[in-house]
Amino acid sequence: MPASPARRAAMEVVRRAIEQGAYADRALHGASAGLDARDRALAKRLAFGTVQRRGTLDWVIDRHVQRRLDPEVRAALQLGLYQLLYTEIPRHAAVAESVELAKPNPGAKLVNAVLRKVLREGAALPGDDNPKDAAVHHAHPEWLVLLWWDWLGADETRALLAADNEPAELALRINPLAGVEVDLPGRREDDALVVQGPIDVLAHPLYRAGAITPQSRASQRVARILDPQPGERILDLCAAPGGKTTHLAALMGDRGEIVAVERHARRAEALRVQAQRMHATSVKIHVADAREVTPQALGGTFDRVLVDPPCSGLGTLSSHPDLRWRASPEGIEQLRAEQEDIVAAARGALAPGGRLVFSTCTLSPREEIVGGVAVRTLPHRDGTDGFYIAVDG
Ligand SMILES: C[S@@+](CC[C@H](N)C(=O)[O-])C[C@H]1O[C@@H](n2cnc3c(N)ncnc32)[C@H](O)[C@@H]1O
Repeated sequence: MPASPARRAAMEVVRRAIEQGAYADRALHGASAGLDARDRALAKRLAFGTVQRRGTLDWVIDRHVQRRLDPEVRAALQLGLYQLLYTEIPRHAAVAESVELAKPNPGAKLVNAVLRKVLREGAALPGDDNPKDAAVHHAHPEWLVLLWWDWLGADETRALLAADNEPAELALRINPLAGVEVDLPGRREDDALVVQGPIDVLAHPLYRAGAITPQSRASQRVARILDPQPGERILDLCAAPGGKTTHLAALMGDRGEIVAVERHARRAEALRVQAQRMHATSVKIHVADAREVTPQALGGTFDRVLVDPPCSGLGTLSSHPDLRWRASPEGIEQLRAEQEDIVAAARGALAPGGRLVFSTCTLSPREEIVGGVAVRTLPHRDGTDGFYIAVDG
């Protein structure tokens, strides 16, 4: 019996993400073309879970196998172990399908032997009493656990690590500019609706009408903290795909001017499409490097400036399964340098007495480069993405 199409797709995603460093969501897009909705959902669950837990899965594999493994054998073992350790999928199917995935490689026998041994004896994972063990237990890189342990303390870190492995809540932002009533079931909080039950947001008529858009509750706090007023001139540096830009437009009743700067032309196009869908006609898109913008080039100074620069994204690990393995201390330093340059340009574009807000979707002290009044959200405490939002000055 060959492996099921969903598991073959999951295997392709796992291999592309782990061996080639591909983004899991993009790899899934290609691998799941042609699958029906149920199989696509299963492929996603298995692939994303396996990529997210790979540190723990490799720890288990290394305890059972001393020799080098061919990539397809390791991937089949990772997928099988993920199912055995973290899902309710019937054990027999998890083992048999993983063995099929490894074939015709002779290592398929090893996959069978290791999975059966773990089934009999369990995985004996370490606890989370110290950073090294916690990194294995909660499947995070050790450097990141050490960083959080020093910064937030042991208890907060353990709770955060656990929250990163739970599914993220689905929050929508309701857009009054669409003038359409939104009657979806869920919990309201300001403009946010935390949805109950499954919903295919991007295929929903309310999405097409621009009445809803997915945006985490933490992300929705940013535009409110900038507090734009109707008729003002607002500068949004690093704007695509426009979640916050279109929120600013909504808070201003689409009256005034929002100059939205984005460096990458393709992302700027996504921003244009989003602004149009969300009825935000006050948005003017400017393709440029935010580090180099000047008030002269942008028609004068601004009442308020939002800086939402590229960051390490460590507040969003539950919805980005591969991000924790992609991030690095060196990458954080590079991001910090770019953030500092963007903030300097932002300060130069702000009118006297204006308000500058800096936000990142990360939990990383080196990226908190603006002080002042600040809000930090934590996934385990607030049930939403981890964000840092600060008012400059
Ligand atoms: C964190 S995302 C912004 C998210 C956006 N504000 C939203 O709410 O949807 C950062 C964006 O900045 C863009 N970017 C990165 N470096 C930039 C630069 N130097 N100048 C302008 N845009 C930049 C990236 O392409 C990306 O679209």
